[in-house]
Amino acid sequence: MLEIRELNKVYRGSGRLVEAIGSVTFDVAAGELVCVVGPSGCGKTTLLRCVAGLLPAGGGEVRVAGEPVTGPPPRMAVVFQEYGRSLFPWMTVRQNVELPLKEKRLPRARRAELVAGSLAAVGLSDAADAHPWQLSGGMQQRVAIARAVAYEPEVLLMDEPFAAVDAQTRADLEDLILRLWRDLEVTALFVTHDIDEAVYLGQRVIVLSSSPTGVMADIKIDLPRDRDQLATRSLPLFGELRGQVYRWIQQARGAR
Ligand SMILES: Nc1ncnc2c1ncn2[C@@H]1O[C@H](COP(=O)(O)OP(=O)(O)OP(=O)(O)O)[C@@H](O)[C@H]1O
Repeated sequence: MLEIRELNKVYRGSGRLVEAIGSVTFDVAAGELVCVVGPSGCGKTTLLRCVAGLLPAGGGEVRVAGEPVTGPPPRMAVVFQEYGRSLFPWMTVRQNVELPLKEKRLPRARRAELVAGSLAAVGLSDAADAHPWQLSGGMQQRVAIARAVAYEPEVLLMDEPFAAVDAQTRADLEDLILRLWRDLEVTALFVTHDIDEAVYLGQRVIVLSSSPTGVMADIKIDLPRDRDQLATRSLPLFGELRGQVYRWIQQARGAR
């Protein structure tokens, strides 16, 4: 579903060149959930923005369902870290979730159905008429997730979506993502700096190196498909995998 081939990205500004991505190549199969980790500043956000068609690639190619990405691909949704900035404060929760559906020109009845379904899926049916600023951070991020889900994406990209919420909310949101991913059979690329989160969510974890940014390791997460915050995290294999990812990240940092 996602093909990233020798992707390169250089930022140019004020006479300075920053090579954010050297050369990154990997695939994500349809229906897979792949997590990307790597040292701070190694280009994870840049990679996601290139895949989302929000930034032009400098070199190489990104394909979604076989089509080269030249702008935001249809049937792709993105959830960013900064939920505070991704929701419109003057719109209600319902209006925020409905906005992309209006842009998709869906009929009113279908929009209402999708909005109600996605708000129910994230447990926010009662908050439909509230404004984002009346909600907690975790609830606002659930609105952002509902908006992505209502859009019925084939591909869901997430950039450190839980970095700004407390630990308990984070665990709840991780389980929400796993449930939605299974129910919707969506292909997901999830960027995080949290090793445990990457192992808990992913079917594969890709470790990026920095300077130059490339794929340092591509680790298969052979944990049972049904995950549980307590049971999965207590498995000896979970500990082994997080150790493995940790060592690769240390190596990636050393490669600077
Ligand atoms: N708009 C920009 N102009 C110039 N350089 C940029 C720009 N955006 C990012 N960079 C640089 O590109 C590199 C990669 O940044 P990016 O935000 O993609 O990394 P990251 O892995 O997501 O970082 P973090 O883990 O800290 O969120 C960094 O050196 C950063 O300073």
